[in-house]
Amino acid sequence: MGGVINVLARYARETNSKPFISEMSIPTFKLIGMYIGQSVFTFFYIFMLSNLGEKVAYHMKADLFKSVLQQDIAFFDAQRTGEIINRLTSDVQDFKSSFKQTISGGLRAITQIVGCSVSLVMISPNMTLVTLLCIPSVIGIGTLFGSLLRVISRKAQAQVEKTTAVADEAVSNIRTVRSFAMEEQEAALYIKEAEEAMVLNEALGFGIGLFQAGTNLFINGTVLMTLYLGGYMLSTNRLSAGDVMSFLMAAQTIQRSLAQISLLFGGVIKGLAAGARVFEYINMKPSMSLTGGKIIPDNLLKGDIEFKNVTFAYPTRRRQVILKNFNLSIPSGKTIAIVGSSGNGKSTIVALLERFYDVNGGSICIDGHDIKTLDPTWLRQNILGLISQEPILFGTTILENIRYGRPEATDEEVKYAAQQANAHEFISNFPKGYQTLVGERGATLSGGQKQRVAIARALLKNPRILLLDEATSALDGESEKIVQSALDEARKGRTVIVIAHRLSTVRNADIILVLNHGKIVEMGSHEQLLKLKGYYWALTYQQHQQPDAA
Ligand SMILES: Nc1ncnc2c1ncn2[C@@H]1O[C@H](COP(=O)(O)OP(=O)(O)OP(=O)(O)O)[C@@H](O)[C@H]1O
Repeated sequence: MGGVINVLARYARETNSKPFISEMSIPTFKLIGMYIGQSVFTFFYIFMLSNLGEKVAYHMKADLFKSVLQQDIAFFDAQRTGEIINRLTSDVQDFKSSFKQTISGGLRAITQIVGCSVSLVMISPNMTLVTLLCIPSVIGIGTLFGSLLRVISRKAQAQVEKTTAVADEAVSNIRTVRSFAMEEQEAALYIKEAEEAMVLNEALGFGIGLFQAGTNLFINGTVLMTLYLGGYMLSTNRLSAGDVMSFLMAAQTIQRSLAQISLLFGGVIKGLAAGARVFEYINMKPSMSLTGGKIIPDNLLKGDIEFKNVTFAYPTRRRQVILKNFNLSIPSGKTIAIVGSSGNGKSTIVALLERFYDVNGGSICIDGHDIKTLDPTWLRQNILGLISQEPILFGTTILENIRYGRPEATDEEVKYAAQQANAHEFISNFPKGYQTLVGERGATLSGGQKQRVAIARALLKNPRILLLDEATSALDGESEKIVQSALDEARKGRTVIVIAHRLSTVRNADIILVLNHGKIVEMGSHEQLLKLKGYYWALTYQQHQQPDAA
């Protein structure tokens, strides 16, 4: 801008303030046009590049998030949340920055190198050959060095991911951290991981610095060589002084462009490693797709469940077989309770029915159809209603949380589901009623209230099969009674699987089965099982000894 003002001031002085416009020559108009043109082009160039970068990042984020949500549950068993979030945030950001830098800086530098190389060849092909000899070597060494640095960069980014995961866990579990007074230890753990990330990033910086220094050495050597050769050709009259000057100018531009490319190198390395990590998840194919398969027509749907010779081990622990040749038949409309000591595979049965995992052997059928042949989305959205011990709510209003069960439900349907879940009354007592915000994971509601919202959410989809996995075990006696009566109401007309530790909550079940090491060891009604004086009787006896648990 200062330059423009100076030129205009000088022009005004030189023209002695004569009538300005009429005196302006055509070259002056061209000059002004170029100034304005340059600004306009700069604007478009920055705007378009920024737009392109944002679009690339947006598509990457969208594809990555969609792909993550479609992964098997086993993927989430193995991965920490913080690590996944890191790929969505830092890695996409690193890729975007590097992409923009590479396009803006790289394009300019390459154009300059190509343009100036053409000038060099035109001035002196021999000298050009010597001058540009360094380029293939720089590219060769750069490629070698680059692959080495990419490995370090990948390690550094994985370490940053680990650091984020530690922070994420500590912050999202802050109540547990506080109640165990573990702030210092958590901070120390974070600092240790962050330090490792710092060391790896420092090593990366060292490598990039080394590469740039080496490149500069090469490039500067080339300039010296050009000077020497130029002087020699001038003295032997093979080139004119003007040609030597032009050659030097062009060679210097190439040198600056190469230096610019070597500066970009570090960013490109980081961007490539980040991009590889993002695409690793985008290209990951889940073993079970979310959609596709049969849908049982409403009029044929009954809700019979059958486990036939099911064998299963969790993908993350292949050697621990949880169910082996497991058989179970539940007629539609019946309530079956599964009891047994902890770790026996009760929740696994529910997880398999939800198709969170596929069985390794045998099959699970609903109304005679293997669930592997049914559309998983239809199955989860319409047939199964799962209520688990720890109801997880989203940080939005009660209305939206219940509507999560069926997004197209009307406000009236939401209210009706809340009434069925014994939740309408407490919701109506909140000053904002159904519009009350529940806080992150429902933190501002009591355990019993959260559970009733979760029940309403499950009932809203009017599922044919209800899965109650310790649905009342986290509640105190009073809340349990209210929730239990809501569940008793919800059971009507549905096939229900109840998993419970407190045997008092399963007495009314049509069939109770006792699971031991993944095998059914007893089966019958409450009275029948008590008479057997076996496992069930022993469990009941144990609970009578612990009045709290009964
Ligand atoms: N996602 C998982 N990945 C690997 N192993 C798992 C997973 N979930 C459970 N397990 C293991 O499978 C076994 C059965 O677990 P499951 O949760 O089905 O038991 P449970 O009878 O419901 O126990 P509880 O009554 O304590 O809830 C346990 O040994 C458990 O450690």
